[in-house]
Order: sequence, then C-alpha cells, then structure tokens
Amino acid sequence: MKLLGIIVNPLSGDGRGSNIWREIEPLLKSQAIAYKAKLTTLAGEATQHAVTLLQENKIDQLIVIGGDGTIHEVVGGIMEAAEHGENCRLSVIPAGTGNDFAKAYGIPNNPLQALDIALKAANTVQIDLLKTASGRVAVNSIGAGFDGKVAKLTNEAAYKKWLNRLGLGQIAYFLSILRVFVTYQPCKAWLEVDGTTYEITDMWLTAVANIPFYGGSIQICPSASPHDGLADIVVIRSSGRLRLLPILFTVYQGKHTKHPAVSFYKGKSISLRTESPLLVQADGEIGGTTPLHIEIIPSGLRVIRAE
Ligand SMILES: Nc1ncnc2c1ncn2[C@@H]1O[C@H](COP(=O)(O)OP(=O)(O)OP(=O)(O)O)[C@@H](O)[C@H]1O
Repeated sequence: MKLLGIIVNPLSGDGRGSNIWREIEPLLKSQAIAYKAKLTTLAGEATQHAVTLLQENKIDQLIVIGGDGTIHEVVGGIMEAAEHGENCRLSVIPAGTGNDFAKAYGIPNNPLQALDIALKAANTVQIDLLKTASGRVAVNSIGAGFDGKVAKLTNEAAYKKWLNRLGLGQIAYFLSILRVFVTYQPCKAWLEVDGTTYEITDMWLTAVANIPFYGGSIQICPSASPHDGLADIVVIRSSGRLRLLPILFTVYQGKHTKHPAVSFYKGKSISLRTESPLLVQADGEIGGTTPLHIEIIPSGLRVIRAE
C-alpha cells in the first residue's frame, strides 16, 4: 500500500510548524489517510528523514510542513534516495518565515487549503534544480555576498522570532537587509556563465535564481522560471553605497531591473570566484563560501502545485 510521507519541522516559523501539525494530524486520522510522519529534532535532520521514509516505505509523495530551509534539506534527501531508484513528488504546507517555494507554486499560507492541494495532487509540474560542486541542491536560489550575509543575520536574529510570532516574518529579511546595507564591503569577482567570463568590480551580490523571488517577497530575478532548463543570474555592483539605496526600495516590486548597477544573465553552468571568500546562501541556508560552481539539473524534481 502506498503511504503519504510527511516531514515536519516543528520549529519552522518559530513554532508554526508544530501548530500546523497539531491541526492537521487529527484530520489525516479522521479521513483514514495512510501516512508516515517524521518530526525533526535537530537542524539538518530532514535530509535523513526523507531518505529513511523513501527507502523504508512505499511512498510516492512527501509533504513538507516547514519553511524553505526544511524544503532544501528534504530535497537533498529526495535526490539521495533517487540515486537508489526511489522517486517521489514533493508538496508543501508552508510554515516558515519566507515561504518562497510555496509562493512560487501557488500554495496558500492557509494550512487546510495547502493540505487539500497536496492530497488532491491534481497538478504536478517538473522543476529545475541548482546543484553546487559540493553536492548541495537548491530549489529557489543560491547567492553569494550581500545575500549570504542577510541569510546568516536573519537566521540568527532575535527579531525573526518576535516577527514570526506576530505573523510578520517577512519583515525580518527587510530588517537584515538594512543592517547589512550599512556595513557591507563590496569586492572584485569573476563570474563565468556557460564558458564566458565577466569581471565584476565592486560586486555586492550575485544570485543564481530558479524562481523570481527570495527572502519572502524580494523580486530579485523577475524573469526566472523553474521550467526553462536555465538559471537566471543577477549581479549587483556599485562603487557607492548611496547609489545602491534606490535598489533596496524597488527590488520588492522587481523594478530594479533597469538600474545601471544591475546586470542579468541566463545559463546552465555558472562559476563565481571572488577576491576574498564570501558567504553563500542556498535557499536561505548558509552553504559555505565562494568559490562557487553551479550546474542546472533540468526537470530534476516533481512538485505538486496549485491548480
Ligand atoms: N528540531 C530542530 N531544532 C533546531 N533546528 C531545526 C530543527 N528542525 C529543523 N531545524 C532547522 O531549522 C532551520 C529553518 O527551518 P525552516 O526554513 O523550515 O524555517 P524558517 O527559517 O522559519 O523559514 P524560511 O526558511 O522559509 O525563512 C533549518 O535550517 C533546519 O535545519
């Protein structure tokens, strides 16, 4: 018999994951839905939970109750299990701070509506994935520089907890952006896209995107699509902090695209070298430092999206 696999991060959204699971578990039981659930007890554990669920059970769909970091870890597990022939679809009940993945596939924040979409599983799409040389797989984006620092600061910030409790988690990213903005030091970098190298002076940020937004609702790469077999790359450079200030206020609507300090590229194979090592974020999780190499895995994952 096929089971539904469920991975819950009880701490996502500072406790929202746990609350959602308390609401949903009785519903699954009352509807006699066959499932196997695993709750994380440690950071990083969701990857092993996914591998174990897929290898020990007949599971063709994994539901994540969590945020983008938990999805990131679960996808790592799905890819690992796929090497041993396991194959499953992913769906999400958003419980995190940013919930960019859920937004990209039309999944509402309301847990009961999201559960309904996952259980009906009426619309499955294939999405591309971003794989780094170290084997990390991202679903949303990978970035180095400014956004690496923003991810680190947000994940460690006390204000993330308070804002999540007030249901305002996305503002946490904005506060971190302001904090990093006043202190960040740009550096020289070399970006290679499908064999062509670009030298970048005063690089603030290079982000490789599979979907248009990150950090909650920042439209960093408005034309990115997870269905085109290509990554969209955005580079922000500037010699002056003040000249970059307008970007902070236009990037939320994706209106920074015409700013002279912003360049876009598309490609399948991307490398980034920097003058000094920069923090790298992958789906909002800290993933080492530069240098960085990313390859696209076209149509690497099946995802259940809203109809
Ligand atoms: N039981 C746990 N204890 C401590 N950390 C955990 C636990 N389970 C998962 N984690 C870690 O929690 C981190 C964040 O989880 P998640 O991304 O789901 O929530 P979020 O940070 O609130 O949301 P978002 O990523 O959407 O901003 C992940 O890095 C994960 O490794």
